[in-house]
Amino acid sequence: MKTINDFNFKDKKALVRVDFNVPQDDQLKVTDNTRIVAVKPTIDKILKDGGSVILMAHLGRPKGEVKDEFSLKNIVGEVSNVLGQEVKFVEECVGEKAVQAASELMPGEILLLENLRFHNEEEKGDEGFAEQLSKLADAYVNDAFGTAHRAHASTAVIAKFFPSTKFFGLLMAKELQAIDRVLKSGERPVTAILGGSKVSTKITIIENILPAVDNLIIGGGMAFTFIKALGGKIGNSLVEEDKLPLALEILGKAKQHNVKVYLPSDAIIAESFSNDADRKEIDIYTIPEGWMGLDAGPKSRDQFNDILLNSRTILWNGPIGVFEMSNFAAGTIALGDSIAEATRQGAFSLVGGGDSVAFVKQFGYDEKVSYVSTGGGAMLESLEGLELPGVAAINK
Ligand SMILES: Nc1ncnc2c1ncn2[C@@H]1O[C@H](COP(=O)(O)OP(=O)(O)OP(=O)(O)O)[C@@H](O)[C@H]1O
Ligand SMILES: O=C(O)[C@H](O)COP(=O)(O)O
Repeated sequence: MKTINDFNFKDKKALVRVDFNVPQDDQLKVTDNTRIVAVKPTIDKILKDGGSVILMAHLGRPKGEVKDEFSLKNIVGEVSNVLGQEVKFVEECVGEKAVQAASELMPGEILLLENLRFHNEEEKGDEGFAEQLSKLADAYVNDAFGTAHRAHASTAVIAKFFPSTKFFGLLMAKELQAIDRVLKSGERPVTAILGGSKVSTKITIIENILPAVDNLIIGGGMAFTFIKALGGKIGNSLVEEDKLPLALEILGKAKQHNVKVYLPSDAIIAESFSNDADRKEIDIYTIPEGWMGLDAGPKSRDQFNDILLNSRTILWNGPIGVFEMSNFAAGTIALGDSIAEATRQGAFSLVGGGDSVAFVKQFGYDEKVSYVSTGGGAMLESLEGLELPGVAAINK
């Protein structure tokens, strides 16, 4: 594996792809800076060599449009705090302004480019866009493990413009080693817990990780597409209607693979998506119209606890309730307790994802699990055992 330790960056400009897709509050303040802290060793090494760093990243899913709430200028203050020096910001990632800002950068300085996803070309993996980005620097470093499963211009395409100066960052190397350990020596039974809200992008992953797991707990926003597919009434809960057939297909495939799937049996429901909304406990298959499931109920928590205490390897991505609102955090807290106890009893536990890590840190579980990964979807896709596009591009 070719890492930044194999190169001296003296007087070189390094274009470093990072995953700064961090959770923010209503005022856009960063609520968990784990993904920023995690790339500091890579940046420090380049600067210590006498090089300069140009950071490129995405934030949210602006879908090719310039939207203020997704601007990276909102997080540049936090990036400066974490890195311990001023980080310059340029409101473009390609074009004249970006070229000028990059060319003025001196050794020891750091520049953050505007959100790559303000350009459709990023997610399309456009070669011309990747080439424009590549012109900004002498070397390319990929330290964005959390985005390594996306075949985008800045992750999978740009590397070809740096045939002899493309490297893995130190975070990427560490994350890949952790995944490798699970793949090679993960003890069974293996239990994966999949929650969160990115139903459409993660539901397809479930199918692919079936060969690697014995138990699958599906919770959070992800569960309702399955409950509805099974004929349940889910009221106004989060659902992806077009994924209902796929949900049934996955349940069938799980049976073929001898994977036991556990869905929540009860839910805490609310009349609106608000902490102060009226709420009650209910059988998850009988949610009335106008109500939505925002947390796992007590029966589900107990059931998940039993499964986890009987697991030797635990992989977790996605909160099983809207933990950001205190009235809907109990299910995810109970899950955290169960994983912590299983770990104390000798299981290996791996937790990953932007919001999942924010939860784990906020409630103090980071010291009680075996490994905290900065990748959510990326961690899950790695478990399929295939090389992620962002990894393959450097290894080529
Ligand atoms: N029942 C639910 N309805 C709606 N949203 C939910 C529900 N349960 C959990 N969530 C939300 O899911 C969000 C996290 O989902 P997500 O899939 O993005 O996980 P993640 O850990 O950030 O992983 P990644 O890094 O891949 O994004 C949380 O902010 C939480 O509020
Ligand atoms: O948070 C993540 O999982 C990564 O930053 C990727 O984001 P995406 O799911 O919007 O591609």
